[in-house]
Amino acid sequence: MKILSSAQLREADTFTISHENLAPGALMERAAQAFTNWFINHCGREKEVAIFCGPGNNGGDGLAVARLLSEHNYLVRTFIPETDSVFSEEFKLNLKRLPARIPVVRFNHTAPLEDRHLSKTRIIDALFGTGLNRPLTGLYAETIRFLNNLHAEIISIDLPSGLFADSATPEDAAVIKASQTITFASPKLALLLPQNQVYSQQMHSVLIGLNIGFIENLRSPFYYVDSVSARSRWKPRPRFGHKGTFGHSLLLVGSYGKIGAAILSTRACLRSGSGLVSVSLPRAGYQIMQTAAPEAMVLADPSEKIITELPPELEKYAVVGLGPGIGQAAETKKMLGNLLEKVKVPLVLDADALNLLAADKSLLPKLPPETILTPHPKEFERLTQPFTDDFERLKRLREFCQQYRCYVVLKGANTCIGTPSGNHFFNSTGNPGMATGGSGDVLTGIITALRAQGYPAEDACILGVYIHGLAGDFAKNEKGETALIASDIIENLGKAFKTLEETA
Ligand SMILES: NC(=O)C1=CN([C@@H]2O[C@H](COP(=O)(O)OP(=O)(O)OC[C@H]3O[C@@H](n4cnc5c(N)ncnc54)[C@H](OP(=O)(O)O)[C@@H]3O)[C@@H](O)[C@H]2O)[C@@H](O)CC1
Ligand SMILES: [K+]
Repeated sequence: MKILSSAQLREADTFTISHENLAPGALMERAAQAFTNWFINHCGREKEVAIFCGPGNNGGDGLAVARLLSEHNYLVRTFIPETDSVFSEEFKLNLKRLPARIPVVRFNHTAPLEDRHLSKTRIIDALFGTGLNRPLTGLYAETIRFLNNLHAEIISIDLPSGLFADSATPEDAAVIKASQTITFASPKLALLLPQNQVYSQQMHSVLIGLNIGFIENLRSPFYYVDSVSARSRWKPRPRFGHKGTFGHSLLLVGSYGKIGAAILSTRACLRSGSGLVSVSLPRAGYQIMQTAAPEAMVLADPSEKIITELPPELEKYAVVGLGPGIGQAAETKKMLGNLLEKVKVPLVLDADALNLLAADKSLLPKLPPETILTPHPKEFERLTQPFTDDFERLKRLREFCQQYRCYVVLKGANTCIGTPSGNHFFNSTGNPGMATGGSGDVLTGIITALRAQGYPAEDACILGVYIHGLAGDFAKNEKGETALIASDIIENLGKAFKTLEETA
């Protein structure tokens, strides 16, 4: 799904209205209906609903939602800050349509908002959406601070008010802290960036019937990977396939004390469909690996504790995955340099392989084209340089991928995949329970396996990250977020792949 900017969404709104010859307010009605449907499915009637409406079309949505929720027997009140703002036409239209039974509370500096019951209500934030064009001040900023201080449940329409959709919001700006944002037509870029998580704990995107053909022709470097886009990249296994068809992965993983990382990536690679898996690891891990992953073939490095050498016949493998648990010893770095000189097959680099690259950036230009790197934000910062905000980080990601013709899987909530073409793909699956040791090792195993099966680098990254998150979500259903460990993700890979297989 394409991620559109505020300006593009406005264009799509305008086109849809004129192309479908929609009556004034008709598109807003669809948006309000989509929000209301979500609300009815998720929020009971036990609490009163207080809807705060700003002067523009976001406020218009709020008024339409008030009417629709009231029709569904919710107890609703609306609140309108009185300033010198000019109300939009559709705001006025929906104010006129508001049934008399719904109270309208107008407030300003002389008649301030002093409602003690508000903290017990469910608040819908319809103050500002994609039309915000400067930080909020005065009564609007005060209202937002007042609402945040209530610590009530806040559900934002389209965007948390005060948050800029496509650029960095100043740190001290007044922005609603929503528990949920129901966003229209396309997830907004700002909602996918870690720095804004404090403003919206969760985001849900709903369709409002904008013209599909028009959106297809809009250009955007940002995409959101939902179940539909993940499935479109999925390839069923051919009926007459054999283990040679699905590729032979080589993993260079582990060091003394970190053989666990090697086991996790190996088991994930096996569970993700690689036809054969060979693992090269320090001698200390040989027996452990044979026992923990009997399906894998094991090659022992001459060194007891670290990886020092490349196994022979690199060309017989479909892909090489390197990094989990390898440490940063000088001999291991030498092996990495050797690998970059010799390897002719796709590479997946993670963890200490990335730290070794960061410590000697002269290795970066030697990365074979289409190498996949899977850093977490700190590792990526070491590979590039510190960033002031997430928008700058996205810019760096694009530049890095283009400069080194590589794919970077920047891990985190809504993991972002950068590609040499300049596109970015944000993932939709996963949960905070997955922020646990070994989770990244599992991802390396999955992506390596997909590469072994012939998936192009872009598909391997996108599907790998999606499947990893989906398995993590299944694991969360079983274990909850707190107790979730990386092995639980591996245990649920079967279920995650099955979901794709059955619905593709
Ligand atoms: N278009 C459609 O058909 C559909 C649109 N939809 C909905 O509309 C939303 C976008 O609506 P919108 O464009 O009216 O923008 P919105 O966010 O309500 O604010 C604009 C108002 O705020 C003002 N303003 C801006 N910044 C300000 C500030 N810092 N401090 C004070 N004022 C400020 C600005 O006036 P200005 O002062 O700049 O002249 C203007 O009055 C979108 O998020 C979605 O919810 C859906 O219903 C689908 C159909
Ligand atoms: K809003």
